[in-house]
Amino acid sequence: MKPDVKICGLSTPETLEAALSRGASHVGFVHFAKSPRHLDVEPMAEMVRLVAGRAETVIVTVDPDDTLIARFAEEVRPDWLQLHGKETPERVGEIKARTGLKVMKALPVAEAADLDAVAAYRGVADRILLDSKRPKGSNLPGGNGVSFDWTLLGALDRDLAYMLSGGIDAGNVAEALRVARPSGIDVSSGVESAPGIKDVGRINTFFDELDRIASQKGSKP
Ligand SMILES: O=C(O)c1ccccc1N[C@@H]1O[C@H](COP(=O)(O)O)[C@@H](O)[C@H]1O
Repeated sequence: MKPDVKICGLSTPETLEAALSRGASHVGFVHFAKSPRHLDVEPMAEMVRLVAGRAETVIVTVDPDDTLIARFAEEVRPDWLQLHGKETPERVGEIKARTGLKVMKALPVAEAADLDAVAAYRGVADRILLDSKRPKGSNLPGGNGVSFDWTLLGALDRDLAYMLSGGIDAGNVAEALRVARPSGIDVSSGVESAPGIKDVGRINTFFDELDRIASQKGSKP
């Protein structure tokens, strides 16, 4: 089945349009002050308006308080909140109940034991996103452009429909899909020319590679 493709950390109408025109299923906007991709609530609402239903919209946020989640729900009205902090399963359930929005919970993975956390969030979060752990020295919990050992994911229940992120780009997406078999992939740094600067050329190259992978699959008997 064709994987979902989320292009995350978009901040300009031009790059948003590139992602949408190439068929991104999800587009993401980051609200985290330390991020080079940070968007405040109002510009984020404008980006969501520009999407106009052509893809699912996702706000990426880190340990948001109730005031912030209310602003997201009322002023931005995305389809999803992506929680990239230390939100517990209880907090995920509470945020879902308060906003009525779908929630994608990001879990950091570096070793097999990190996958134990999946069980607690499965059935609470609408989707689980498996991402790399924050590298030493980084002040970002995501968007660091580093990948992890995807072979670890072979231990997951094959029925778990998760998104994979962390350092995916046009050069390794075929390998990511082959090894990890996620139901969706999430890309940010891999389509940038510099941290926080999305690049239309790289977005196109990434989707060209996905088209190439799909055509190879289609040609197999
Ligand atoms: O992109 C950010 O700056 C960011 C900040 C805070 C939390 C998450 C963030 N990004 C998310 O991290 C993953 C992986 O990104 P990458 O492809 O390795 O750059 C993705 O979901 C981003 O949206």
